[in-house]
Amino acid sequence: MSVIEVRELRKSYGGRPVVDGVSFAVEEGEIFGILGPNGAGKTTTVECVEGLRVPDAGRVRVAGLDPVDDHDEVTRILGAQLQQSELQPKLTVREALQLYASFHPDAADWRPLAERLGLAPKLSTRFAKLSGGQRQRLFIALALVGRPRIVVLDELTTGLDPRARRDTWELIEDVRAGGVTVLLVTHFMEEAQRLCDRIAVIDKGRLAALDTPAGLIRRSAGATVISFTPSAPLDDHDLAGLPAVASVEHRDGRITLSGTDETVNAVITLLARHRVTAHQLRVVDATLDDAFLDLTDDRAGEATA
Ligand SMILES: Nc1ncnc2c1ncn2[C@@H]1O[C@H](COP(=O)(O)OP(=O)(O)OP(=O)(O)O)[C@@H](O)[C@H]1O
Repeated sequence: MSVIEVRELRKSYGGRPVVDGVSFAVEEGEIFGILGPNGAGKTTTVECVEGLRVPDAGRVRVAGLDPVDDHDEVTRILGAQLQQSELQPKLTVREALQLYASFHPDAADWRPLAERLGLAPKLSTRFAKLSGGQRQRLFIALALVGRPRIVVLDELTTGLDPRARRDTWELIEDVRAGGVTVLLVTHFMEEAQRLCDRIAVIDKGRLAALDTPAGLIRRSAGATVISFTPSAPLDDHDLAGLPAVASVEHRDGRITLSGTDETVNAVITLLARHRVTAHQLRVVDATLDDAFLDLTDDRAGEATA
């Protein structure tokens, strides 16, 4: 069942469309990623889901509710990561957790949450004295303390060191294992690949692709790169005619082909047929990074960020 539904969402600022007809549906219990270049419209999209922005057109539903008209109800079931400016500088970590827990009738015990996020030694520290990474972890704790049915995390691990990032990923996996649906905006491909069941790639306010991480990688032109130095020359015509081959390059006696798994098998068969040995044979799979660059149009979005 879809727990978040976004259909033909549109939002402009000063006449400039920044979300331009985006549609997707998030199923209950999945980790759904939103990926895109700077300024692509990701935050605007999730803020419409949270009811923080009013769409110009289109339909947004969260558990069947309208995030603007039914804002109070949506706030009860949806936990959102805060922006830094939204906390009082003098509030301690403990006070912030207690305060946010008090907003919810069925709040989680914030102590294990603080422990899990490495905040236990910082409970008496004022918000103003926290490092960027500590603030980030506090925002994640505050998003989760109300035991939400859905949690929206925008730039979940930005500013965290690699250990804290990995701990946070484990926490998010645990949260999902408890049945919570996670909507995750991220710039980190490793994070998206590791955590997300499906990813919507947004570019210039439009949906460029929606697929599983593996599906997005498969769409990448030349998803697999095969390179080797043949013991004897191979006919270029034979190479270019291999199944699913996207490109063939010769450099310094070395051949580099891009294609798919099917191409790898065909290269091996071709080599065997011609009794040619492949020296230093390397096969490298495309990553989500490659798929992202293929799917998003150059750096144009960045210029407007
Ligand atoms: N309140 C606003 N008024 C005018 N323009 C805005 C406003 N909020 C966002 N924008 C612009 O809308 C565009 C999309 O912004 P948005 O924050 O949704 O993108 P994003 O994909 O989340 O980007 P990033 O990855 O950099 O956070 C950007 O060009 C941004 O400058």
